[in-house]
Amino acid sequence: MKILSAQQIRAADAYTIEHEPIRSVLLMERAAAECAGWMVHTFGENPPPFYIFCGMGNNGGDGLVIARLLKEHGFSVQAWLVHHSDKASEDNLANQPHYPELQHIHSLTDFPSIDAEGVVVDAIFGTGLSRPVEGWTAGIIHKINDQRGRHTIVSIDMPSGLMADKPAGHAPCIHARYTLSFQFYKLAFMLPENADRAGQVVILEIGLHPDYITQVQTRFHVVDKHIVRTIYQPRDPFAHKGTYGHSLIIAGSYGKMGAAVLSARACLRAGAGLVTAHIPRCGYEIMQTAVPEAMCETEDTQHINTHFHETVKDSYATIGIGPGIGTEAATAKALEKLLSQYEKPMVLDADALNIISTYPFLLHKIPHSSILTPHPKEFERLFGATEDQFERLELLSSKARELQLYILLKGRYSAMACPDGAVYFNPTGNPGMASAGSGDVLTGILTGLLCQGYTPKAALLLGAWLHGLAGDLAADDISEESLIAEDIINYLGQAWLNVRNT
Ligand SMILES: NC(=O)C1=CN([C@@H]2O[C@H](COP(=O)(O)OP(=O)(O)OC[C@H]3O[C@@H](n4cnc5c(N)ncnc54)[C@H](O)[C@@H]3O)[C@@H](O)[C@H]2O)[C@@H](O)CC1
Ligand SMILES: [K+]
Repeated sequence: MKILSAQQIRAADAYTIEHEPIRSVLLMERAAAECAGWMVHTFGENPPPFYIFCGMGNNGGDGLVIARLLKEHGFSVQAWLVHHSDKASEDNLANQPHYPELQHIHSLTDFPSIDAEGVVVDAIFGTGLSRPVEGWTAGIIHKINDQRGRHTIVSIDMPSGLMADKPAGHAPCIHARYTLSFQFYKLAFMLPENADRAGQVVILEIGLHPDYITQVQTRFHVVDKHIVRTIYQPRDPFAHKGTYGHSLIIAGSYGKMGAAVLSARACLRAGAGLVTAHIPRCGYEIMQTAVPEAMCETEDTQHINTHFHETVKDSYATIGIGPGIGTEAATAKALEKLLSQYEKPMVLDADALNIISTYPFLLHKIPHSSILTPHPKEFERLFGATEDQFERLELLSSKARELQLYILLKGRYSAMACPDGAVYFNPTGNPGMASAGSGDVLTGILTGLLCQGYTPKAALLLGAWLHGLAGDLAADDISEESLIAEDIINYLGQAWLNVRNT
């Protein structure tokens, strides 16, 4: 799914109005009807009172229509117009007479006391917000936020105060429980700094014109079922274990053999034909017992220090390196040697990235189209700190282009930057996965997908999706709290079935 900028969203609205064709006031009616429908579905059993705050633009217009529709549905509704500017938009103005009980807020002192516990609908600003909210309107936003302990806050299209594709910093902003966003995710929702502002994002289809959506060019995308289904390749009925490649997992050190076990097992469960685990001697029995399907190569020491042989380049379809290897000087030398021998796309994670941040010249030795999977701290060590998360996204994208690598920056919505400048966000996954070893599992999955012939881009998008989905399926069964990395592997099979049957 494409992520459109605020300007492209306006163009999509205008294109729809002209080519469907539909009057803009009716497009507003359609968008608001989707919101009201969601509210009836979500709160309809025993509906609480609704308090709807409308701005002067079209977001406020949506709020006015929602107020009318919920009232017609028999809900208890009160609505206020927040006069943050002198002029209302045309469609806002057109809807005001249809809601005669509308109350007015001209200053902070007009803020009403809302007694009974209910739902606060925030329809003050949407994608039209062009600068941070100031003055008494900012005060209204703070007052609404003060209610969030007692009321459920639902934002329409955007939490008011957030700008679709600009940093909001510490500007006043609604902290919503739900954001009902029209047709597209907004870039701002993808950034961790806004996670507690947008809350749970629900995308509502409002029938914007498909021709516009098909032809519009965007750099940012959210991975969805359609993308994943297009990537998925069914197995060949005549396959043998050689068909799906042989991968090398280089992982583990004394005290960190779990990382190697998790990566090797995930690599197998992702579908690799053969897996060899290259590990220190101390992990031999552990690996052979925990993952009997994997072959083992061992080091004599308690960490990786082999000077990989030339043959490595012909022996393996791909390599995953990093989990638990530590950052010993000898391990760094081994990595350098490996990077100068191996020429195909590979996966680098964890300590492999930490070594590279100590020896940055190694960045330029990584085979093109390889996949790097840093978490935010590793990313900062590799590429430096940034002022805000929009700037970090730009840095991520420019590094992927410059180095011709795929870089996955881990987060709630992991950002995956491609060598052509595109950035994809992965929506699957949950906070239960923020625990030891889940990154090692991701390394194994990505290596397993590369190994069986998926292109690096396909492996990245599908791998991140499967990893998060397996975590979601596991959390549904055993809770986010008790989820451990091994569960992600155990539910990978169900995630595969889900992708196949979509
Ligand atoms: N255009 C369309 O056809 C549709 C638009 N829709 C709604 O329209 C919204 C966009 O509407 P608008 O473009 O009218 O913009 P908004 O309603 O988001 O807000 C713009 C209003 O706020 C003012 N404003 C901007 N920044 C401000 C600031 N910092 N402080 C005080 N005032 C400020 C503007 O002058 C204008 O009055 C979407 O988010 C969505 O909710 C939906 O109804 C779907 C259809
Ligand atoms: K809003």
